[in-house]
Amino acid sequence: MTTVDMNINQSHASQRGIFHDQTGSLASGYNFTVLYWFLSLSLLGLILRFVGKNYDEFLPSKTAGVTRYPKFIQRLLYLVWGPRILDDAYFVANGKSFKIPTPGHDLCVVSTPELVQEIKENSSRQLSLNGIAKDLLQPQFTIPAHEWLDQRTHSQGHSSGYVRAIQTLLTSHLPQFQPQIEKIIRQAFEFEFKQAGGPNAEGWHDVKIFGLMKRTITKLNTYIFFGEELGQNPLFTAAALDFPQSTFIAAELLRCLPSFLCPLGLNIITRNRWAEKVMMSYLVPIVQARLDAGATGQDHADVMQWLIDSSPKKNPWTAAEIVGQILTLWFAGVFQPAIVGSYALIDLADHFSDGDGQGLVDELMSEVRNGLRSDDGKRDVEKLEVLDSFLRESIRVNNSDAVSGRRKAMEPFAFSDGLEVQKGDWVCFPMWPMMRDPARYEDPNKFDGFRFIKANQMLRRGQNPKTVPERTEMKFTDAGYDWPIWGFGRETCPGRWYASLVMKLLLVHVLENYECKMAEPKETRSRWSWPRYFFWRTGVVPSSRTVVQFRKLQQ
Ligand code: HEM
Repeated sequence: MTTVDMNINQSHASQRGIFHDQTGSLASGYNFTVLYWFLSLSLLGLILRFVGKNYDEFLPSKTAGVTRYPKFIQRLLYLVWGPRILDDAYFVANGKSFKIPTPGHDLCVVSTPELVQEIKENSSRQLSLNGIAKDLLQPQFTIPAHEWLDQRTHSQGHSSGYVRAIQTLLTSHLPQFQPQIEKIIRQAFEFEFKQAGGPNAEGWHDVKIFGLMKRTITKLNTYIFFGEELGQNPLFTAAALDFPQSTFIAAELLRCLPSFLCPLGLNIITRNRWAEKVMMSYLVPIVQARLDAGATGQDHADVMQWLIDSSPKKNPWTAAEIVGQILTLWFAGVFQPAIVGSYALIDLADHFSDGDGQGLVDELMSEVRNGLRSDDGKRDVEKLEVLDSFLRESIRVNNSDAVSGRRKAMEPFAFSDGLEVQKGDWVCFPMWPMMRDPARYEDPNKFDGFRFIKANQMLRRGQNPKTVPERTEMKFTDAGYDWPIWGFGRETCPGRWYASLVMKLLLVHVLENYECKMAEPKETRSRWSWPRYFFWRTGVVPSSRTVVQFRKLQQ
């Protein structure tokens, strides 16, 4: 990139409210567009709270459901109450399939193992995950460098290439990456604490947790995807943080605009596609240089190289097409871990400040202290069973998305129970209500960090626990009907081992070094307190205002 380009981009970065310290770390990833949307949605939420006193009261009773309202109201309500509407409809349907009207299409919800099997068997042909991603991200406008197919075609290298890059190659390199991941987490926390203004008189650092997680995950993913050098580049990392959020917001707008207005809408929201252009301007020359040099995985161990290696031999992709693929993958890897990590730290902080939770915190701390290390001194976090159980319970209680296994019907489809899905409708599995279903989880509204470890111990002894639905031992990275957070079948998340390592190392870092508590603990919260999360469609997004306090432990 030329100096002039750099200057233009740097000035864009500062216009967008992205600042860096001397070491080039990210300080604040928020831009005004994101702020505007957050404020508007928060305002809408606040108005509705006043109208209806609180979320649950505003919605009619469980049995009546929102089906009382005209369909267009139901479609609008889905935008801001998706999970609650799903919850309501799930309990009314009592195990049967059902549909929820949403803007643009119906959500067809199936919940039995047999019907989930039908999703798996018909994925790619009639029911497509790519179709969902195309609806969500509007890539024809937002990531034009990469041609998105409606269905997965393994022969052309699309999709299967990135699954191999993430599932096989990234996972097999995790032991090698672990020390650097630990270092990045340590430095990211130190940096965030400094940015937040240092400790108060009692030694507590106040940090907005969702922002911290988004920036930390961006730094980690930049290292994993592109190697160390770009991870140190402030402009690139600012763009890498901005790209998923501004594109996601733009795509939401594009879904409502007539197509002739889309380019204009996109340019306004993404400021002339600033983040995408910055990322492309750095990545295309690097990819081109690697292609020219015939570089392989022996030369560079990073996701970018593994994607280059998976380019089809016949009609290989251009550098720009490969970068388009990388940007697509970038989406998948940032949001979910940032949300899951935020909820896990909030749950940890809640337990630190809660007398009953202290037992769990003590167990976690002692497990981490005595944690197994391999011969080369590396901690084997996958062997920390209490930590695994805690993380699973945190996800059970706070799903980042209320549904799993989403597929778009590329043609009309009928499930064997008679549920008819029209072309363009989405099908999905009701993860949020099923994880709160008392028929599946005993005392489902109670956060029990030991729930899954106790269940595994019982199953090992040949007993059937009532506290969980599974009948074989499971851990965080397992996938299936009883643990649907990673999706189903061939589309099951390929990044789950990397995500698990990162989540667990983050928690280990906190448990080893800090005590933490919520700035506004549960007991002091009232119905007027700012919600800790908000809904957008089926997403359950942590509020960017939620503050967790950390204090260095005396060693
Ligand atoms: C806690 C974090 C994460 C969660 C909860 C999660 C969850 C999911 C889910 C539910 C799906 C859809 C599966 C389906 O519909 O059947 C998915 C797909 C995917 N995830 Fe993740 N994910 C996480 C982290 C990651 C990370 C870190 C990466 C990459 C580094 C990643 C890469 C992908 C990719 C590439 C797909 C699409 C797979 C395909 O098209 O076959 N995920 N993930």
